[in-house]
Amino acid sequence: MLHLVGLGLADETDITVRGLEIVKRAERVYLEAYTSILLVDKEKLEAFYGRPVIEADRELVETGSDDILADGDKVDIVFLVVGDPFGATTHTDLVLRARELGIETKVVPNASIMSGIGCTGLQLYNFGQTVSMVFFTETWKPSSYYDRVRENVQTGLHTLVLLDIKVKEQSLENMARGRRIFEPPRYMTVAQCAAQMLETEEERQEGVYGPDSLAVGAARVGAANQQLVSGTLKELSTVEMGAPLHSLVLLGRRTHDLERDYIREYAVNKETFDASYAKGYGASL
Ligand SMILES: C[S@@+](CC[C@H](N)C(=O)[O-])C[C@H]1O[C@@H](n2cnc3c(N)ncnc32)[C@H](O)[C@@H]1O
Repeated sequence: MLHLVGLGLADETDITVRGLEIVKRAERVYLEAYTSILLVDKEKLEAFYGRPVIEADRELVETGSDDILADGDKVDIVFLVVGDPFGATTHTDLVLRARELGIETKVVPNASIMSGIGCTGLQLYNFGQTVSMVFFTETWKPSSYYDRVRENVQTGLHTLVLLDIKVKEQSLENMARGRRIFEPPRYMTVAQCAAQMLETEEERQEGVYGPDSLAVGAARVGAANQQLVSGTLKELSTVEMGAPLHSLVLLGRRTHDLERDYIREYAVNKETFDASYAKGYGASL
């Protein structure tokens, strides 16, 4: 059987009791290591589980899934996913492949960034579509996320922006020369995301949001050193929030008073927060 087990958001102890029992008795345990990261090393997981864990990069999952699923009709295989197995990145392709091979599948859910973001004080009911922000390059600045942000803004809803993670990336030169040398991993910060959002607005000039629009930065959600910061996009574009992972929420205009009070507590600057808020946010909109 293939078990997709969610690991939650912070460290090795966030796995559920049910998930841990399955991990302990499974034949092989894989850790999905390219769409999110746990805030602790793989070695810590292995020590806590008392058994080895095989890291599964994108290549292995997308092109070598038959290796992962080998003998899955006879033995238990675990595929660990940081967060929830179906939160943001779904692993439906692996489940479908297992079904094709006649392998039964089960899922052990856990907290996802899609639910953990409630720690900001923003109500999950008031979120619209989630979007992803990728690292811009000199020549590639994709802005398809902007159209979905517009739809959320038009209905007054918050937008959760998930930020790019680059692991096992190769430089063009190394790729051209067929060298398997990887760049150090990169994780987008709240500041980089806010700056790129403003760059897109400059480019598109459609007034979906602007430098005075309010947003919330969330770093290391669920961990002991979780950090939350609210402020204008301009303020957040220079904020320093430390180690990964980071997410950003663009505040919807139809904000409840309780949401306002909660996020104002951790504003970079309460005066600029109040001034921006007064310009166009509130429950009556
Ligand atoms: C593909 S999504 C996460 C999918 C994961 N399966 C889940 O359910 O949470 C990865 C992105 O979510 C955000 N994220 C995940 N965990 C986070 C955390 N603990 N704190 C802040 N952001 C986080 C980051 O923007 C990260 O790049």
